[in-house]
This record gives sequence, C-alpha cells and structure tokens, in this order.
Amino acid sequence: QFPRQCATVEALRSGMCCPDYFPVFGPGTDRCGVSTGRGRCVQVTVDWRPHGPQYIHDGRDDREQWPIRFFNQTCRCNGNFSGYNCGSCRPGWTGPTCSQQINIVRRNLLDLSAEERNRFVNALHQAKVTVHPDIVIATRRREEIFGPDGNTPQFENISIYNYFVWSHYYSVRKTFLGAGQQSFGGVDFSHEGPAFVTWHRYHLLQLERDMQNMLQDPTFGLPYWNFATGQNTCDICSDDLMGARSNFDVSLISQNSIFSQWRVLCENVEDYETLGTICNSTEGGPIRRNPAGNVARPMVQRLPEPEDVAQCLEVGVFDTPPFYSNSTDSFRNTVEGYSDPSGKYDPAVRSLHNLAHLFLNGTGGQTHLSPNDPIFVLLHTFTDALFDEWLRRHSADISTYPLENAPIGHNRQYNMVPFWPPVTNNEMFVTAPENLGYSYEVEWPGRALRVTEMITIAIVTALVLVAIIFAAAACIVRVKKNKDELHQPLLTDQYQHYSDDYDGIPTPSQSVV
Ligand SMILES: O=C1C=c2cc(C(=O)O)[nH]c2=CC1=O
Repeated sequence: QFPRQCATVEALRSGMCCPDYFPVFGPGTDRCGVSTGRGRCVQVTVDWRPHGPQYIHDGRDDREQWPIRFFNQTCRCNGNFSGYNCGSCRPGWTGPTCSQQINIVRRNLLDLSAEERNRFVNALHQAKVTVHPDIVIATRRREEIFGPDGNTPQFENISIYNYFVWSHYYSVRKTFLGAGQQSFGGVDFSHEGPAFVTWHRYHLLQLERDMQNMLQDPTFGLPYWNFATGQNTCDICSDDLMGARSNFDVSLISQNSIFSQWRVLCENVEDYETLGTICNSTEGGPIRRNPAGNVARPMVQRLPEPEDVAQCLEVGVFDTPPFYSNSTDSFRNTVEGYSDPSGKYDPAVRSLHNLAHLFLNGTGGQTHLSPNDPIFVLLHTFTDALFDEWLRRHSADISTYPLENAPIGHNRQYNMVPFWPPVTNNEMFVTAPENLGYSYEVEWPGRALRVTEMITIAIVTALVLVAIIFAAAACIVRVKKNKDELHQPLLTDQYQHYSDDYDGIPTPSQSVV
C-alpha cells in the first residue's frame, strides 16, 4: 500500500508521500528524482464523481476518494519513469533510463517445460518468503493509525506474495461502522463492477513487476491457467505445478508440493470486523482446496466450457447499468461470472471466473482469502487474457465504462484501492501488448453454431444446391438443343438438295455448305 519512507508520523501529518530517488544533499532533496528530471511531487487527483446507490455510509471508510485519507501529495513521473519515487519504469519499458522496450509473454502453464515449471514454482515460493523491499501495510484504520500512544504508526512489513494477498483482502473488506455495530458488506472495490477487470489487471502487473525485481529478470512473465476445460478435474493440480491432492486429507495439498507448507493470511475476518482492525501479516492455517468437491452445489463441480469463452468474447458492450453484479448483456459481468456466458443475467448462474473460484472449493473460493491459493494468479491471468482479447476484438471501446454512478471504487477515474502510487481504472483499459508490454500466447476457441444458425445454413445450402441442379439441367438441355440445331437440320437440308435434284454441279447454296 505505502512506501516504507511514508509510514512515518511526519509524512502522515504532512500528507506528502514523495520519497527521494537519490538524496544527494540529504533527505528531501531529490523528491521523485526531481534533480535528474525523473518526476516531481504533485497534488493527488481523486475521483469526486458520485458513486452508485449500493454504498450508503459516505464518510465512514478510509477507501473513499482513495488515497486522500492518508496522503494528498504523490510523485508524478515523466516519460517512461514510474513508481513511488520515479525510480522504476512504466510497464513495457526497462533499462537505466527506461528507454528499452520489452514484451513479456504470458504462457499456458501446461506448455512450460519441466525446468520452466520448477523455476516458476520456486519463484512463487521465493515471493512468499521475501520481505517486500519497498511497501509496508497499515494494520489499523486511519483513525487509529498513530497507535495507542499517538506516535507509533501502525504499519508492518509483509512478504511480496503476502502483499498480493493483503491488497485483495483490503479491497473487499467490509466497512467498519463502530464497536458493537454490524460492519457493512455492500462494498467491494475490486468485484461486482466495471473495475473488476482493471483492478485485477493492475494487481497482477504489480506482482509480476515485484517478482521481476526479486529475480532480477525483467523478462519474467506470469503464466496462465486455461480453466475453460469443461472438466471436473483440476489439470494444474499436480505436484510439479500447483500441488496434487493430499492422500491423507481430501481438502489439503500433497506434502510433495511446496504449497502444502504455505500458510494463509487474513483468516480471522470476523475479528477484524468486530474489533475494527485490519488483517496484518500474521499467517494462520494451510491452504484448503478440494476441486469439484462441493457436493452441496453440483453446479460448481465442473469447470467452464471452451464454448463459454467463445460466447463471452462476443458480448459487444463492456458494461451496462447498473454496472453491478446484476448487469445484463455486459461483457464485464459475463467474464466475472454473474451472467450466463451469452451475457444474460441470471441470479442462479455462476460462470467463467466465479465458477473457476467456486470449483476450487476452499481457500481459493472465498473472496477475502482467495489469493492465498497460488492458483488465484493463474486463474486471473487467464481472466485478464480474456479481457485483453475482448479489448482487441472490440477496439478497446471505453464508451460504456461509466464515469460516474458505478459502485464505489469502480468509476472510470477512481484510484484503485489500495495501490500506491495512485493509478486509475482508466489506465488499465488499454490493450496490453501495445501499452503494457505483455501479451498472451493463447488460441481462442471458435464459437459453435446455434440451432437457428444451423437451420439457416442448411436451408441456404439446400436452396443453392437446387439452383445449381436446375442451372445444370437447363445447360444440358440447351447444349443438346444447340447440337441438334447445328448438325441435324443442315445434314437433312444438304441431303435433300443433293438427293432431290443432283446433277453433279452444286447449286450456289449447296457450294456454300
Ligand atoms: O475469490 C473469489 C471468490 C468468489 C466466489 C464468488 C461467487 O460467485 O460466489 N465470486 C468470487 C470471486 C472471488 O474473487
């Protein structure tokens, strides 16, 4: 959420979070790398436009008009420079002056070689145990951020992967309304609205960049899981990938997988809600996963079909009013999985992204916990690939992305919670290869024909065939007639002339023949 340099009483009191890039003449002398033209410290721009009717507690949540409750000044970087102090590069650029263009390829996990699989699993584990070099998390609401003594900022270190988990939790946590009061759950800054695709896109970009820095490999790309297999098994749940099922407990991961050792973050959600605290970096129990094992809900015992993907990509409008989880004919609500794959909203349906989550049936199926299961990364890269393909096919048409009246956090110009430096939904609504420096190696399924289309094609084909047969018959008749006209009458004529009055000398008409 915030750079370590800004987790101080002074920074919080001043509202300024503009760390030095290289403080040549002491602290505060090179804010945002100003001395080398990387950037400068500016006022934060926030979205003041009205939000939708779902959120009714304005003034009560730190995430409103993000990030103004914490900071109102941030770095604005020039050119391809980026990051909290303009010390890094915009996605798609690398090198000391951020002038080298790169393209990262995100590949199907199942297409990786044994060595690549091993490297990816090890990289995830390294991210799980490596403290984030730049970012710390707030463990209290803004009201209590200075601690019991008013002088101890309540921030903690967190690992790179756990920061990925925590960011998701923070974006979906309920609004605390006071001790003894029920927290308000009608709020979600990353789901059930147009920001679903943009928020999760940035979430992944941030993890990918953190892992590139950790590995010192700017070409590292996150793979994806094509979850649209239509199967009732998890094809990436093997010990060389995301971990097989344990032989001892159906809902645990096999001990041959490193992921059986992972411990989850943000489990005690009831405590946070009643005490008004925030999840911290303390880990709890193991990852639970029981793919296709939810016997109470047969609908979530099978993964989406390839045909669902093909249909979803044909939904032509990005989002539709009320820009929520009951929107119909909305690409966003379809890929998120609250509509059926053709776009029709149906409250009983769970499809695509939602269905893949629920299929996992455990940690990965509960919104406040789901990124604890590393399958989350792969499930979301595939969802992002779908979003990118939709942007390509529909020419990145943002006209139906609402500027206002979307659920809180989802307006086009809203800064996505809890990312720092501020980044709007708008900035992620672009095709990835051209604007964000990554692309997907993926082949999309073609759409099967509908019954009406099949009938139409059959009728047209039959009509064309009949027309061809008629034309051919007419042709044959005409050729035959021509043949008759050319040969038979002439022979008859000639024969008649010669035979009728033949005297050995042809008449003028006979000599022409
Ligand atoms: O982690 C998630 C879990 C989800 C469950 C549903 C659902 O449709 O019930 N949706 C989810 C989204 C998540 O991100």
